[in-house]
Amino acid sequence: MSKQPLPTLPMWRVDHIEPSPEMLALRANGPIHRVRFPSGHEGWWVTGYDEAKAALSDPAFRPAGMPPAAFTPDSVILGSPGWLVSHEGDEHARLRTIVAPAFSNPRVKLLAQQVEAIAAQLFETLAAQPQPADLRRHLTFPLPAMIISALLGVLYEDHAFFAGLSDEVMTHQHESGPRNASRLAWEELLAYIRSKMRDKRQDPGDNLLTDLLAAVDQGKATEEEAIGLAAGMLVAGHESTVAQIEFGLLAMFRYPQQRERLVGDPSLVDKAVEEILRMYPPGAGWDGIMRYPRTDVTIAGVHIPAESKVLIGLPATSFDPRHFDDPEIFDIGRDEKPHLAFSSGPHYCIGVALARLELKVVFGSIFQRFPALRLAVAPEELKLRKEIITGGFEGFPVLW
Ligand code: HEM
Repeated sequence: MSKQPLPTLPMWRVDHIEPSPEMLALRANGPIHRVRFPSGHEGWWVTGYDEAKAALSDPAFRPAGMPPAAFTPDSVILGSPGWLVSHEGDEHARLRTIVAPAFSNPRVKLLAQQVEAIAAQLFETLAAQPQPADLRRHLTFPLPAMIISALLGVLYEDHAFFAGLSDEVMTHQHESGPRNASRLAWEELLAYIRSKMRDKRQDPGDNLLTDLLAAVDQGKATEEEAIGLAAGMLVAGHESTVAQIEFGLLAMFRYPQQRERLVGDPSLVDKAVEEILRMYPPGAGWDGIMRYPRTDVTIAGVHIPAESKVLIGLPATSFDPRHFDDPEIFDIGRDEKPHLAFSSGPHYCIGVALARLELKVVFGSIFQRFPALRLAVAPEELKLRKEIITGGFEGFPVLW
């Protein structure tokens, strides 16, 4: 009897952002599936909401940056000392506590005016451009990059330098190709942060690099950990949000009735942002976050041996009808139920308040400022950044 070939990841979204029909069909078959990963390894893919949430909080699983010796993570950042997903337990808590205050709800609330002012300034610069203009260049990239640069205490003017390195670091590495370019980029980013952190001895100020320097001086982190933590923040702090703004805008262009609803009732913005995160999370060819059980575990009755690859399918869980009603419908007024776009458990996204703030500022004001905002090309002409884990587009030409 011939064996059925295993479903293979990635399951690319269609029309850039819409859920893959293969993924939807497989998900409908149950909450966990045996699959083949892009690395060629076999393992499991968890697509059920409850099952994914439970696994994310289960200490039996090691995080994405702590693979067993047989595997290599999908990007060079995973596994680097200091990057939070490379640590677990007390060590993870120790490092996370150093940076958590800067991203807490009250601290992020204080940034609201600054984010609004930066967005307003970027809108005016865009308005002064000849049409069509590239929204990536004028808004989606600079907004998150300016904010994270200010928080860290590095100059936004350095972004041309660190953006290229960050792209290289976030390139899919499915254990197949050479990693040298990614590794070198990560080393260069670490060297950049090291020199900026040194500058803070002379010119401290109120920023994360100064906090990290203090943590090193107080023995709470090694210098290597502090540098890894800061470099990771720089990468994580803008890559996902840039892509999320672009994917959300494309969704709004594709569903004009939803856009009109938002324009007609701006109080819907909070729900709209959650719906964008649920249905169109960042990621190109990205099917979830990896976990590695240290012991044998059972998920939905399926036995999984220790040291296997288990991909927690965050995007797929958004289509679980046991959790969301009519999950395949994009509805910005949907009764909010928590989604897993920011993960769950100890590695829950630390930048969640900041990301939400940036998304709310953009989606709460862009269609008011540019009522006729539209793509200047057919959507299929947009070039998806397929090789970058977080996705987004090469450019986002618009008219207004
Ligand atoms: C729409 C934007 C964003 C999305 C969808 C997102 C998503 C995620 C997800 C899914 C994880 C979990 C990784 C895992 O469990 O293995 C995560 C972790 C993380 N995110 Fe975000 N993120 C976003 C924005 C940000 C921002 C603005 C920052 C700012 C610094 C940030 C910093 C981090 C960090 C440091 C972690 C690791 C936390 C830990 O391991 O304790 N993210 N993010």
